[in-house]
Amino acid sequence: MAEVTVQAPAKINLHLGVGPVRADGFHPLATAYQALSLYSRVTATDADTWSLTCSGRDGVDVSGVPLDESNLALRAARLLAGEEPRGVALHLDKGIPVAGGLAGGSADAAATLVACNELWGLGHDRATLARFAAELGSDVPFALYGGSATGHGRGEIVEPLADAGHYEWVVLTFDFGVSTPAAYAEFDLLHAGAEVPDPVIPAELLKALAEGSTSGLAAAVGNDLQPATLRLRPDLAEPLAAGIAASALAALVSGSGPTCLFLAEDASHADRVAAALGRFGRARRAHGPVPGAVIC
Ligand SMILES: C[C@@](CO)(OP(=O)(O)O)[C@H](O)COP(=O)(O)OP(=O)(O)OC[C@H]1O[C@@H](n2ccc(N)nc2=O)[C@H](O)[C@@H]1O
Ligand SMILES: Nc1ncnc2c1ncn2[C@@H]1O[C@H](COP(=O)(O)OP(=O)(O)O)[C@@H](O)[C@H]1O
Repeated sequence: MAEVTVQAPAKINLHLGVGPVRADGFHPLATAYQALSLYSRVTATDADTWSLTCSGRDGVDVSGVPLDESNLALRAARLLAGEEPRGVALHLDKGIPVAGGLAGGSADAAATLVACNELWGLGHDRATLARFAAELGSDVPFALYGGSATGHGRGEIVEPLADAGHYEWVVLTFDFGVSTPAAYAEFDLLHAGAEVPDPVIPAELLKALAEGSTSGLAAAVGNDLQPATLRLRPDLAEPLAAGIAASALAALVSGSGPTCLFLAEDASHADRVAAALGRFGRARRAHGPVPGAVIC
């Protein structure tokens, strides 16, 4: 096969429980992930050398995406190639806002693993690809699986979750990013000298997903990193409050932020909430859960 295109979804953390920093600098997580209908598409084309290009669609600004060897997609392809003398031309078409706490780089990496596995006829199964994914970043494995899932360890230990629901979200993005390490460092500062309990996923959240209950989910979402992100970006408090004032069922920061998430009853309710938020940034509608990385 000379060319393979794979799409991988954005992730949100329905609940992000964060524990005390480990000796390796990572934080133990107990999180419930959900894949949303914003996608990165990666096209891998047979080539003798290595190259990378990138575009954005649906208003995604890709000027902050590195095109050198630090790019997670290129790193994913090189990791999969190992010592073999291979090459590939990668094109990333990003529909996931960059540096927003939506794991767009992780989606690029997961899509690249699936695309190169196919292009090169390697025949790795998903569990093997997930081991490569975990080497690339804590939330890369989830982008392979998609759906709704738990994440433990530093986020890389992923178990699919029963989810009977279909949820409509408003995803509010901004023209600034928040660095993930900076948000975790702020979390450490906020908890300096205090005992940080081991993180757990609330039982109510798992019950709400199993029942497909939107109101149950609204009552159970949460993000232990949110106070840290709000210290870095106090201006996020206003759109979060505005979403609730505009009747969103729940409002929270996505992962390390700055993207804010608003849960709606249905698509038309989501449209109304989105209309009230447009003055703060770009409000997109998305739904979840959706599948992980798939060949297009
Ligand atoms: C916060 C979360 C929540 O899902 O997502 P984003 O908001 O970035 O999308 C993730 O934990 C982000 O995962 P990811 O972006 O893959 O992080 P990595 O590349 O593995 O790590 C980047 C840095 O984040 C910090 N880090 C990451 C994961 C973790 N469990 N503890 C940490 O302290 C470390 O400082 C690490 O050096
Ligand atoms: N494919 C990629 N490879 C490497 N870095 C990327 C890639 N896409 C985005 N980035 C960079 O990684 C950082 C995190 O971006 P991203 O993964 O989109 O968000 P987040 O970690 O907040 O969920 C940003 O600095 C961004 O420029």
